[in-house]
Amino acid sequence: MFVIPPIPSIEDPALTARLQHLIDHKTKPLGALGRLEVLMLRIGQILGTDAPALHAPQMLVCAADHGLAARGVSAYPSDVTWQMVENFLAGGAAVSVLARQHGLQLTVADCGVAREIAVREAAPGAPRLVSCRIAAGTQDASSGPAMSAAQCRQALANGMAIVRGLPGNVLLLGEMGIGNTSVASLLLARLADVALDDCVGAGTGLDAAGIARKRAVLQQALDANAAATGPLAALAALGGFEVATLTGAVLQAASERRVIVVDGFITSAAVLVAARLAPQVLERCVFAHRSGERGHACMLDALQAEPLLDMGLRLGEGSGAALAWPLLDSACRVLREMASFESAGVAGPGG
Ligand SMILES: O=C(O)c1ccc[n+]([C@@H]2O[C@H](COP(=O)([O-])O)[C@@H](O)[C@H]2O)c1
Ligand SMILES: Cc1cc2nc[nH]c2cc1C
Repeated sequence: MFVIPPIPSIEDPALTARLQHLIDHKTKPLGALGRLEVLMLRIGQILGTDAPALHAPQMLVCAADHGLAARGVSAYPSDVTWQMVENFLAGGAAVSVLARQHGLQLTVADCGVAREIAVREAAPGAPRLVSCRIAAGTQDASSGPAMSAAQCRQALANGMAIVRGLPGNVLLLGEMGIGNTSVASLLLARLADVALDDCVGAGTGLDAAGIARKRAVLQQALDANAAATGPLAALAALGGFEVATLTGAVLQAASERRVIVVDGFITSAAVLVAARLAPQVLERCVFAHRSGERGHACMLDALQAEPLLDMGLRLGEGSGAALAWPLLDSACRVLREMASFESAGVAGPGG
């Protein structure tokens, strides 16, 4: 059953001072590694060490379908969800390529894809499928709750269980689900009190008329679920099975002191829900990029997050998280391996 796990704060003034001292005494002008220095400090704080090393990085891609998709809120049909899951597993999707390139173990979770995906044997290191289906897609949120409270709790518990079974100390988040930019927009509007107009965008590629129709459907969803104001109620009423599973994964990863690498608009929505349940999770998140999807900039503001990259990505899948991964790896290596002025015999500031 779902219970919010205890999440330790990263607060440790002695460690923070030690990390800052190490960073400031590396052989470089003070602050010259810019935001990489911020990342070095944060990863050290999350892992609780002044010699951080990331090991066995896990890419978790949660997939599900959405009743709302039947209302024409996406440029693509729901069938693309299961077809892309097959593509992830076959190694041909963007996230498959990037995970392979960077040695990220790819786990794809069927959290409620409309067409059941067959679980099959995977060679060691190859993408693997975990089946934690709640149902064959959610209900249409424009006419009532997307899922029941029990389904929502089960999806949260599933996300926690998946992470408990994964090795390593860093979790990268990804997702797949036709219609799920609508879910993210609804959660942003409800939980961060952002005007719906600022939350709704093109998703997979709607034109202006399509976006206007999507906005009208999403307003109906907010009206049909007006009483769902708390984070768990909003997640059940407006959410998706993949978003709820990711929310559980975030809570569990934070409780285990893992570094959490957040991808785009939809994974950020899962973090938003998790942060409303347990604000300390944000200390353990690194935001990979600012998505090109309208709404993500507001989402990042609501989370007070500064992402690493801004490349106009709007794919999802965890592709942005995978692209940002080398920066995290570099931050750790620089902290561990770069010489200090003293060790290298280089003159410090002022001689
Ligand atoms: O992560 C993002 O920022 C992002 C922005 C736009 C689209 N997506 C992906 O596109 C799908 C959702 O788009 P849509 O138009 O069907 O709501 C879903 O599979 C997401 O992975 C993802
Ligand atoms: C082809 C395609 C690939 C995706 N990957 C994530 N969301 C997606 C949506 C579409 C439509």
